[in-house]
Amino acid sequence: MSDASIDTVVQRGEGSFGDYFALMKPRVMSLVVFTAMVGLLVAPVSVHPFVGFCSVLFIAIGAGASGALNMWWDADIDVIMRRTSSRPIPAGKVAPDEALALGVALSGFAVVMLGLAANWAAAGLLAFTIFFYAVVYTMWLKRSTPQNIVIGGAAGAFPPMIGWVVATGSVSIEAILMFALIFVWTPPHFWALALFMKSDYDNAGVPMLTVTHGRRTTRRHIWAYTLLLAALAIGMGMTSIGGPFYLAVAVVLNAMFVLGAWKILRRDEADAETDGYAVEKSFFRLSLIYLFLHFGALWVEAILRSFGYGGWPA
Ligand code: HEM
Ligand SMILES: CC(C)=CCC/C(C)=C/CC/C(C)=C/COP(=O)(O)OP(=O)(O)O
Repeated sequence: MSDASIDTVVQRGEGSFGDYFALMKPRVMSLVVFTAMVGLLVAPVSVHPFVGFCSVLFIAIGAGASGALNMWWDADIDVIMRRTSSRPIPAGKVAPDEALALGVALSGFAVVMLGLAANWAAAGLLAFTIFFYAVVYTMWLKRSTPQNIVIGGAAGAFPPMIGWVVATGSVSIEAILMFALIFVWTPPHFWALALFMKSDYDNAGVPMLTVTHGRRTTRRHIWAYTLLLAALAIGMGMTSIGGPFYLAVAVVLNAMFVLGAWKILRRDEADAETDGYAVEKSFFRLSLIYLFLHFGALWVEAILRSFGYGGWPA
C-alpha cells in the first residue's frame, strides 16, 4: 500500500483510549520497564519508595512515547507487514499527526518529570534513549543497514542504567554490565523472530539480516551472539551484582539458550518450513523468559544481600 492510501485511511482519528495506549507498545515496553525497575532496585543507594515508583512510571511513559514516535514514522511499512497492519495508525484509528503529537508531548513530560522526581542525569539519559530509539534506530538505521538492531538495540539496553542512575546519580560498572546484557541479548531475540517473519520484512523492503544475507547467515549470527551472551551472563554472576543465586539461574538459562541456538544453527531450512518454524518460535519465547529471569535473579540477589545473605564473601 502506498503512503497516499495510508493518508486516506487515517484522517479520521477516532481512536479510543485503547488505541492510543496501543501506540505505546505496552507489551514490549513492560519488559523494558521491568529492567529499569530492577536497575533502580539493585543499586547500592536506596531511594524513597514514592520517588522510586514515580521514576519507574516516568521511564514507562518515556518508553511508551518513543513507541508512539516509532509507530508514527513507521506507519508506511506497518501497513504492509501482516504482523503490524492492525496497529492504530494503519488501522485508521489514530491519525499520524496525533501519534506524533502524543509522542513528543509525552517524551517532554516524562523527561522533565523524571528530572524533577529523581535527578537530571537520569532525565538526560532517558531523553537520549528516546532519541536513540526514535531517531537513530527508527528513522536512520532500521531502513539503511542489516546491523540496524545490533547498533539500534542499544536503546533497549539503557533502561536499567537509567534506573541505576535514578538511585545513585551516576553510571558505574554494574550499570554497564546490565546494559551489556541487554545489548548482546537483543540480536538473538530479534533475529529469531526475523527468521519466521522474513516475508514481512521482504515485502516492506526493510534490510533485516534475514533479507540482506538470508536465513543461513542469520542462524550463524544467532549462534555467535548467543555464545557471547552466555559468557557475559554467567561472568556477571561473579561480579558485585551477581552471587550464587543469580549464578545458578544464569547457568540453567544459558544452557537452555545455547541449546536452543545450537538447534537453530543446525536446522535444515526445509524442515523449518515444514514445521512452521517451531524451533525458532520457541527460541523467541525463551528469549523473553531469559531476560525476565536474569533481571529477576539480579533483584532476588539484591534482596538477599540486604538481609546479609546474597553476593560473594568479600
Ligand atoms: C532494537 C531492538 C529490538 C527489536 C528490533 C525488537 C523487535 C521485536 C519485535 C518485532 C517483536 C514482535 C512483537 C511485537 O510486534 O510486539 C518483539 C517482541 C517483544 N520484545 Fe523485542 N525487540 C527489541 C528489543 C527489545 C527489548 C530491549 C526488550 C525488553 C527489554 C524487548 C521485549 C520484547 C517483548 C516483551 C516482546 C513480546 C511482546 C508481545 O508479547 O507481544 N524487545 N520484539
Ligand atoms: C526508556 C525508553 C525510551 C525505552 C525504549 C526501549 C526500546 C528502544 C525498546 C525497543 C524495543 C522495540 C519495541 C523494538 C521494536 O523494533 P521495531 O520498532 O523495529 O519493531 P516493529 O516492527 O514491531 O515496529
